[in-house]
Amino acid sequence: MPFGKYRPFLDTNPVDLPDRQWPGKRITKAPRWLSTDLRDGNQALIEPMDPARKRAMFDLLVKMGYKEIEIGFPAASQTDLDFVRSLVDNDAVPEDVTVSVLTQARTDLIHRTIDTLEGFPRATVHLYNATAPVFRNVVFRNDKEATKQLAIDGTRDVMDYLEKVMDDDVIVGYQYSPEIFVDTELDFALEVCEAVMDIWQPADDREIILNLPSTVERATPNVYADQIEWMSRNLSRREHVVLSAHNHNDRGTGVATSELAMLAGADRVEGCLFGQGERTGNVDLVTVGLNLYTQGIDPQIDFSNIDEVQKIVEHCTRMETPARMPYVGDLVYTSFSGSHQDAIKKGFEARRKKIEETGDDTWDLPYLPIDPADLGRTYEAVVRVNSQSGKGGVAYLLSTTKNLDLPRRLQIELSQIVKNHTDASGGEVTADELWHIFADEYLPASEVDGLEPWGMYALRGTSMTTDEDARSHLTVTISVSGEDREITTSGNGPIDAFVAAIEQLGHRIHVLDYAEHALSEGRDATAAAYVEAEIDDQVLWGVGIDPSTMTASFKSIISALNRTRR
Ligand SMILES: CC(=O)SCCNC(=O)CCNC(=O)[C@H](O)C(C)(C)COP(=O)(O)OP(=O)(O)OC[C@H]1O[C@@H](n2cnc3c(N)ncnc32)[C@H](O)[C@@H]1OP(=O)(O)O
Ligand SMILES: CC(C)C(=O)C(=O)O
Ligand SMILES: [Mg+2]
Repeated sequence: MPFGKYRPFLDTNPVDLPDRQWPGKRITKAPRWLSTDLRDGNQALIEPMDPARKRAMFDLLVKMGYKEIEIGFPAASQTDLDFVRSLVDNDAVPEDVTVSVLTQARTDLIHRTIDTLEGFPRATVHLYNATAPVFRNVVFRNDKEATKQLAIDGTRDVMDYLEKVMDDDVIVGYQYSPEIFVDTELDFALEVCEAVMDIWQPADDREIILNLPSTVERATPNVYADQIEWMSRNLSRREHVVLSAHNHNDRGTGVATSELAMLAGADRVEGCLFGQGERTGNVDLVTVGLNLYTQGIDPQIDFSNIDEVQKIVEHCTRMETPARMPYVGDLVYTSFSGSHQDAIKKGFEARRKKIEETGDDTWDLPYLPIDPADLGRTYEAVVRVNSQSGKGGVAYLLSTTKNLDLPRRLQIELSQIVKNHTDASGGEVTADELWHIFADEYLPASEVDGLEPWGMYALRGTSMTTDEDARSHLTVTISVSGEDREITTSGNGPIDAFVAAIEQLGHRIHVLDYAEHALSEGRDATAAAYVEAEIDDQVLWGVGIDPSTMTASFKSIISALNRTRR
């Protein structure tokens, strides 16, 4: 690996800012957002969006609440131009949405671009030229002066042509981007931006957007933050400047870079949904927005149906969303590992209790930085079971899908049984499969979804009376290897009487623990009973489910008894 051919970024692009202020700052409000899905995102797709897909993307962005949307590079192609015009022709742009169009600093392209804006309520002309040394030397073969002049001339072209052709009823703003700002000498980037402002003359009601792109991300996020703070401090007319961050994600730190930029003074963030864009993408607006949300800050964007957003974006871009994509990936609210599941289960219980007792719904759940329900996700996928899972996950699934509230030691016993399955199969156990494993193990006589009934013993019928001394007198019919036996016993209570019946079958049995609860409410309620018993020197659990609590408890003892012989 010939790492020696690379240079540390700071060797060539030092930032002199020893008294930087951004590390001590906090983000307290959402920035202005610009979605560039239809431009930067679209230009990086294997198959660029067709008009219908572009329209679906535009409508989605509007619905989510984005107020600034870059809709294309209309001078680049007839498709882009037609789409821009179709938005006007179909009255698709709400009054409070500003569309933005990108152009190079070339007179013919600027004119063609501005011509497309007729009829929009609000628009921004976005002009860029490359200012970084490698572009000056290799691509444009321009010196600094000529590079600056290109930006000046382009800005003047925009103003002159707007003056000439644009109706007063279109509110047109201006955005300038020095391309690969991060690679450009800071004092030169400042010089070009100042020269552009000298032409545009920002003032009250005449802002200028200065967009400083990390076109290619090449350093740690703190370096970009220093660059932004340096620009923010040194720009003149700062109160009329909207300082905008445009971050790509080459080092995988686009989100962090945008966030630190906000600390450092950026007023506005450009990016794409789920980080579409050239190479590793533009910064992901969903992650940046929801990161704010989880700090109690209103992102001003509606993420409440994240699955719908994902579906539309996937349709438009023909790109898949990775399963671990923050906030939206299939697995991002899922825990497989035992200790995580245990903590989440306890967390949900504690949360329910806290809300019931105090009404306080502050989110504080282990391993879940956000409530999936806020994004329209259900809790169903929060816990999934595989060989890494423990009792917590198994118990959570049975509780959420079947209302079964298993006692702790039963959870431990069942979890070992499930582990035997997952170790053998190597894969995940779905909630349905888990129910089958549970039912096959503990409810042998039940008619659960085609499971083969098994077990030497089965409860056929019971009849019980209680005398004036509160003693229970029980007549019970138990099938033993297919043959019914009627036994009559008595005890201090129904369970005691039933244990005595089991002893008549020749077993030693001692009940160690017992629990029961209703599975449902109302007249047709069902009960679940759990018994831990020592039977013929084995200690194990049994489970019974029945509309009658008493029968459920008898069935639980039969379940444990059968399990001793399996
Ligand atoms: C970082 C970004 O995302 S920037 C946006 C990039 N997106 C796109 O380029 C998509 C759309 N672009 C296009 O379709 C085409 O590039 C067009 C239609 C705009 C221009 O096409 P062409 O006229 O054929 O030029 P081409 O694409 O080869 O561009 C290179 C020329 O433009 C010049 N150029 C490049 N950028 C700029 C700029 N911002 N301002 C002025 N001139 C520029 C180059 O110096 C080069 O000039 P040269 O031919 O004299 O050497
Ligand atoms: C056109 C500019 C803003 C751009 O997309 C970039 O530099 O990444
Ligand atoms: Mg870009």
